Amino acid sequence: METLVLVNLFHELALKGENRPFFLRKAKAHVREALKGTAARLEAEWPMALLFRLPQEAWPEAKERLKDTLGVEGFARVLRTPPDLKALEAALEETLARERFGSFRITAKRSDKAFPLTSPEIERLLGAFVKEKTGAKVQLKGPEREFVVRILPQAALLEVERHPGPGGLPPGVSGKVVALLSGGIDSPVAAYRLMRRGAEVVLVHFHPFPLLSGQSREKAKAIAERLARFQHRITLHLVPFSEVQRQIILEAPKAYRVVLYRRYMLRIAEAIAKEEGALALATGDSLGQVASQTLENLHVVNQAATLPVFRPLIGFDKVEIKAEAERIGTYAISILPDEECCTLFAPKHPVTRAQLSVALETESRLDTERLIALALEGREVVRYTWPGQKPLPRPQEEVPIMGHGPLDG
Ligand SMILES: Nc1ncnc2c1ncn2[C@@H]1O[C@H](COP(=O)(O)OP(=O)(O)OP(=O)(O)O)[C@@H](O)[C@H]1O
Repeated sequence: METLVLVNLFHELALKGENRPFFLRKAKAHVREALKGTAARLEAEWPMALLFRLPQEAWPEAKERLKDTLGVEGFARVLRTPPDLKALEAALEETLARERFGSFRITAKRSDKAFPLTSPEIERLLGAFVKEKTGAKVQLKGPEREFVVRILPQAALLEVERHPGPGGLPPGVSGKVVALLSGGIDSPVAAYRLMRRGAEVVLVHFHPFPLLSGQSREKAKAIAERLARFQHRITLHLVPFSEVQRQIILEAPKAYRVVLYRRYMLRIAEAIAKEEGALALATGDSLGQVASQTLENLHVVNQAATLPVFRPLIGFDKVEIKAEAERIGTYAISILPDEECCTLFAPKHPVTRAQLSVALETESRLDTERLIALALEGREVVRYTWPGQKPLPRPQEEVPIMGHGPLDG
């Protein structure tokens, strides 16, 4: 048995003016790649949608993947019938046998303007049919069940199981950004937010090994592997930070340690950004969340970078960030215990109104260039690709390809 899956692209992709073909091509390639190994075959294609055919047993896996595929507005398992009402009623009846609901609506979308009935007429007729078969009431706003019917030139599609996608833009259409990845909850969400806007994200993690254990490196790797799901290929730079910390601990006023750590992190990340051809940096800061994230401290930290520093979570609170981390699957990894470089040597009373002059005066006693070079030399670079699963079996029989007519949203 086979399943047909209709994938609708994110509405914003339709608004890209002259770049529209480029954005759509990228989004479609990303969807196709996400389904690699599920034996999915492209059956038909429209400007804003793709129709795939896949073996029924591959549907649960395909569903999980499409839920995480950037650029996808939503997707549905669909039944294909000839484009007439009787055939649609038969398909509906088959679906109704497996369902119970108290209210419903039919939404008809007609891209074949030659079809003899208008969308409201189709909705009324099919609505009456479902009402008679189930006794459920029609409810246009907030029904328990919505049936979407699409009338195409040579076929009709009935959506039987619809799921939202993450929306967003496909990876790489907005250029490259280097994101600073700690072992915490926030920075993976910040990286994801940028991916969702089409940035190709390169990750950089600073670890205290060999001064402390390598736990934070393992966490960063696990998070990177999870984030690869959204971007399909991701690079993680694991940078030794203990020598920088040692020098800062020796030279800086205690209260300034964390601000100075952050300034060096930005400098090293910026050197990596130059290598990678990235035009911005990103962190998981949220204004006022902890002492190092006061406006004054962020200001002093920022002065160490020449590239723009994006902070996509600046206006988010912890509850919102945690919810998103759970949704993207990084939360469970982030809460594992580790020995994070900054917390262990952090002072009890960090400065909350840092002054740039103090930071600069301390740094004048440090060999910044050497520290950066040392960190870069000692780094390990890991790459993850996704999906990496073993291919699922291919379907046996061939089904003819549908016509390529327009498909209206
Ligand atoms: N060891 C590290 N490696 C890379 N980036 C780091 C590291 N520590 C902190 N950062 C960056 O600095 C930001 C602020 O870190 P901080 O620990 O102050 O805040 P946080 O709110 O706990 O963030 P997170 O939950 O991401 O750790 C992080 O979001 C991250 O982008």
